[in-house]
Amino acid sequence: MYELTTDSPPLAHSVLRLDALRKSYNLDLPTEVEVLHGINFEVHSSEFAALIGPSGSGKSTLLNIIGLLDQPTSGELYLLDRPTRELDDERRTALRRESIGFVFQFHHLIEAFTALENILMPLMVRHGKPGQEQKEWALHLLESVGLKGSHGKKPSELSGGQQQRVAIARALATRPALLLADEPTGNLDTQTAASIFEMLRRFHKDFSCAVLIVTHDPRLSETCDRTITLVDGHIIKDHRHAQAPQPSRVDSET
Ligand SMILES: Nc1ncnc2c1ncn2[C@@H]1O[C@H](COP(=O)(O)OP(=O)(O)OP(=O)(O)O)[C@@H](O)[C@H]1O
Repeated sequence: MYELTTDSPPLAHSVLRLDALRKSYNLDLPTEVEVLHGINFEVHSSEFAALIGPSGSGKSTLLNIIGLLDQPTSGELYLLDRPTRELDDERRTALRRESIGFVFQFHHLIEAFTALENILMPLMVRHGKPGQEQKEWALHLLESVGLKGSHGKKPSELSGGQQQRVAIARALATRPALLLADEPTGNLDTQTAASIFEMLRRFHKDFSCAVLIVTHDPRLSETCDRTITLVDGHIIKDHRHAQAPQPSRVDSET
């Protein structure tokens, strides 16, 4: 039986490190257009961070690179201290599946699957047909997102907020070290958005996973421990809020 433990959380460690990361697009122009201009930052397991910035500043491009869905043009991305640029497709996919959970603005649940089957999906991709232990884990996650009893419901039978809860449970099914969320509340009303944020924070604590959330909502980003601001492909501000957990002894050695 899987169990969540919150006692004695491990010391914070580096989950993500970006080193001089650049991204250009070749738009059939004589020259490439660079949209990320040398991005450097590090995120530790103890951090619940927001990535903000105006439309077109490069947030989604950056999140796709961090999520190993896209490649930088130059620079390096370290995931759990492992450099990722030289990985072949197979290893890149394996690392993504084992280390990263994604939550998107539109939940991308599979309509033909029940809530439980959607949560089991990432486990099935990795391990094949789910066993009893995995089903119990998925049920536990479903209960943790406040949807006990909804295991047999299809996405269309759930509200927008409930669908997003299922998407969060699915993202956490593999216990990722890093949870990436791209406008996870962009499609929700203010109250539901706040409750989804609270839920993400609770899981951040329970799972000791680093969280990086792209949001346009300043009220929500202010509730994060840290806000990284991207403008025109540059990080112009990287602010740890007063209440934020300070980098641990391990962090300061790196
Ligand atoms: N596949 C692509 N090909 C060419 N240019 C692209 C591509 N994807 C993004 N861009 C450009 O890169 C820049 C950054 O786009 P991106 O979508 O990352 O911004 P964003 O901050 O996420 O915007 P929004 O908040 O509106 O989603 C924009 O100028 C965009 O036009």
